[in-house]
Amino acid sequence: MTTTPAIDIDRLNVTYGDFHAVKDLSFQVEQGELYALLGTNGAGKTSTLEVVEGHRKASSGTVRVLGKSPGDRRAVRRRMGIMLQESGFSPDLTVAESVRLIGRLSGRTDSEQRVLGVVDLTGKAGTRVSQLSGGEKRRLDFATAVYGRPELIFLDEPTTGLDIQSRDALWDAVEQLRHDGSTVVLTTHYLEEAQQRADRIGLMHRGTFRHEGTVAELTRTLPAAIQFSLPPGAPAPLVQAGPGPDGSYLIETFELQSDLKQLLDWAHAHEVELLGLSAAPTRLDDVFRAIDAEPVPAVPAA
Ligand SMILES: Nc1ncnc2c1ncn2[C@@H]1O[C@H](COP(=O)(O)OP(=O)(O)OP(=O)(O)O)[C@@H](O)[C@H]1O
Repeated sequence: MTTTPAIDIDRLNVTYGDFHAVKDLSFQVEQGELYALLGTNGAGKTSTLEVVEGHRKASSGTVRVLGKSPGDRRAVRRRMGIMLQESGFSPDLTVAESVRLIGRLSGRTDSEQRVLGVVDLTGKAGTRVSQLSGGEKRRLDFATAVYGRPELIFLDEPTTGLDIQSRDALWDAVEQLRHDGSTVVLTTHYLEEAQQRADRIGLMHRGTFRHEGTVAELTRTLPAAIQFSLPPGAPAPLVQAGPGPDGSYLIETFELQSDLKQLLDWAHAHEVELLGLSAAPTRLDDVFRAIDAEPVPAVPAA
């Protein structure tokens, strides 16, 4: 039996005047997934998510959210929890009043005490929003995603400004929501969080996907690196590259484990100490840097 995807996007285009911000973008987020929509600045993530969340009309293309049109607000709004970069709660409201407001606006039901507990603001229930610290405000923003355990949750830069304890607590709460069946769409510039948490990643650049897949699939697009130096008088190792200007060797490889073993076997057989040896698997940061290094396409002459 096939299930309806939580999000189904087919050839989405978003234009602002004659600027093409999102270009023929197609992807699906399956129910229960944690999908990270990542990208360079100005890639079109926000524009895409605004359409999915029902805040913006697509210029063309088809978008289905929980099997419905995102414009069908009555059908989908109640089922989505959206944590924006800033929720804009009124500074004069207390934390408890703000949480009640989330309930009224979302149409979902929940226990105020439970939500305050999950976002660790029980002790601040009577405090005005204007008197919260930056991290506490962010935790209150998170209440919009937690309240009523929505089926589909959008987290936009959720951990910005949070200390390590609050970040861990937020991710524990997200895991609990996923355990209860929620689908999560994450945007973040903290790549290590996406690397750690996401089932799949869509990596946008200039309005379209450069890569889509699991972390392993994305990092497999680039070689891993082994680096070392040799003591004076050591024999030349059996590697493709010679020493660089600083005398160290760099091996770029798609076969990290077997090439590392070969190098260690060689060093052992020749009783050579590999100085400053490091073997680093490819990280998402490297995939991002490779995209940013791409040349800017030439603009055709008018
Ligand atoms: N209302 C608008 N009018 C004109 N151009 C816009 C508008 N909103 C966004 N853009 C442009 O569209 C492009 C995509 O913007 P968008 O905010 O979707 O990118 P993003 O991937 O979310 O970027 P960031 O990571 O920097 O937040 C950018 O070049 C931006 O300047």
